[in-house]
Amino acid sequence: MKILIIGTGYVGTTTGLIFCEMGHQVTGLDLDDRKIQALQRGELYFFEPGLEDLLIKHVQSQRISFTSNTEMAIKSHDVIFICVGTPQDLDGSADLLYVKNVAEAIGQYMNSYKVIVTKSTVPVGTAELVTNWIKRQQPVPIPFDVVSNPEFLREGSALQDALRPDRIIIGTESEKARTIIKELYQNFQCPIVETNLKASEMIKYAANSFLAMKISYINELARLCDKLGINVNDVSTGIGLDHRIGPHFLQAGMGYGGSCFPKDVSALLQTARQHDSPLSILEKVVEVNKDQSVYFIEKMNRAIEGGVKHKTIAVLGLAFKANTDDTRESPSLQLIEHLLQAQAVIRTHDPVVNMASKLPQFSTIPETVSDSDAVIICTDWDDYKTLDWAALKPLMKQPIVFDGRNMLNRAEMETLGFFYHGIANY
Ligand SMILES: NC(=O)C1=CN([C@@H]2O[C@H](COP(=O)(O)OP(=O)(O)OC[C@H]3O[C@@H](n4cnc5c(N)ncnc54)[C@H](O)[C@@H]3O)[C@@H](O)[C@H]2O)C=CC1
Ligand SMILES: O=C(O)[C@H]1O[C@H](OP(=O)(O)OP(=O)(O)OC[C@H]2O[C@@H](n3ccc(=O)[nH]c3=O)[C@H](O)[C@@H]2O)[C@H](O)[C@@H](O)[C@@H]1O
Repeated sequence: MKILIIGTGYVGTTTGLIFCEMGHQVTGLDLDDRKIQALQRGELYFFEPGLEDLLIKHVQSQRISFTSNTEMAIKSHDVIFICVGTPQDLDGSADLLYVKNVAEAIGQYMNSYKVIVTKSTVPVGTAELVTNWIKRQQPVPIPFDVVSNPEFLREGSALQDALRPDRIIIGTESEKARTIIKELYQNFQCPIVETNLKASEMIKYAANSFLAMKISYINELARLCDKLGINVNDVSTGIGLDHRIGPHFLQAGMGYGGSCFPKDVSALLQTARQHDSPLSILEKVVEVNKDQSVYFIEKMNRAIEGGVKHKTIAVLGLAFKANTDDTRESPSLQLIEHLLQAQAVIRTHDPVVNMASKLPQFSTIPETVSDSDAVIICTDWDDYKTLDWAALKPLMKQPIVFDGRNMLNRAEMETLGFFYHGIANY
């Protein structure tokens, strides 16, 4: 089947390449010509492990091609996946401008029956809006169907997540469109949940919000464990082995970040408010997440004599988590903001992200930690698990390490003479 993917970001590019793997012919459309040219050369313009190899393979075999010609692309494909961004609007809801632009372009240029699939994360009721936006632009009525097919991949493991999803959600009111989309996914080995449009749209927000809730729960519990001298990692293991709870998303840390959890929780809360049906648990999830960096700064102020003011702090990690170059809503950047407000001096490092134009950034870890009063690990990059701390210690002004990801072994660090502060990591 010939598939058009509109929006070639993390989701669009991954989705397109996965469909190539399943034997389909794919075109990627984006407004950004530089992205299109790079992808057409087989160059991934963002960092995502394993994806570039697949891109090269399918560009060479001509199973995938890229274009910025919207009209041609829409006219020549019958199945269209919308994968554009849905960032947070000023009031906390999802900004649907990019989705609206795409829907209007589809309405304007479509010349035959199309199945329009929304893969972008969009609030309940968006399918209806998309339908109206398309209809309003059609010069003459041409039939089409809308499907909601949310994406659950994670950055950093996008390929594996998209190749082997836990489930596929297909929400539509049209049996014809359902059959077409089910056929696209026929080689996937996972349950397919068939729903109507609104339930499908809700499933995506409910899933992300539930995972965010797990993280805020363990983070708040970690604060209590810290006071009681309990290792929160043991608690995560102990409760996670209960299959009703599950081991995932119970890693205490600096709070969740990224381009999705913060904006999606916020958008669901907006939907709840609009319908006068508050989600009070989620309100708390957001509050706990915001407080986590404050809790961390307070920890630092207590542990460093005289507090962080005028102290040099080496920050290891800028990405919102390991294996991505994405810094959107990164807990690391939030912490840096707090530190700068408190007049600390910052030195930063990240193996992939380059922010040297905005922050003092060093390419090696020894350079970064030199003359620092404390080091703080903010991103769970593997590189930071295996550092030679014995060699780094003489470079530092004070041997103080804050471990925002509970990656290090307290006993080993203390044996080396460090003052170690994790998140209830005993
Ligand atoms: N990043 C992630 O891990 C995941 C994201 N999502 C959702 O998927 C959607 C896309 O997310 P990302 O891939 O991260 O976004 P992104 O921001 O990386 O990419 C979006 C792309 O759409 C393009 N675009 C915007 N308007 C366009 C138009 N009119 N025509 C053609 N191209 C256009 C942009 O140039 C950009 O390249 C969002 O709704 C997000 O919430 C869902 C699951 C995972
Ligand atoms: O809708 C989306 O865009 C995606 O959002 C998340 O994926 P992602 O944001 O890429 O990354 P996660 O691995 O979920 O991590 C999100 C944040 O939570 C933090 N986290 C995660 C797990 C954990 O146990 N503790 C914890 O603090 C991470 O460090 C990171 O800051 C979801 O996991 C995906 O299923 C979803 O498709």
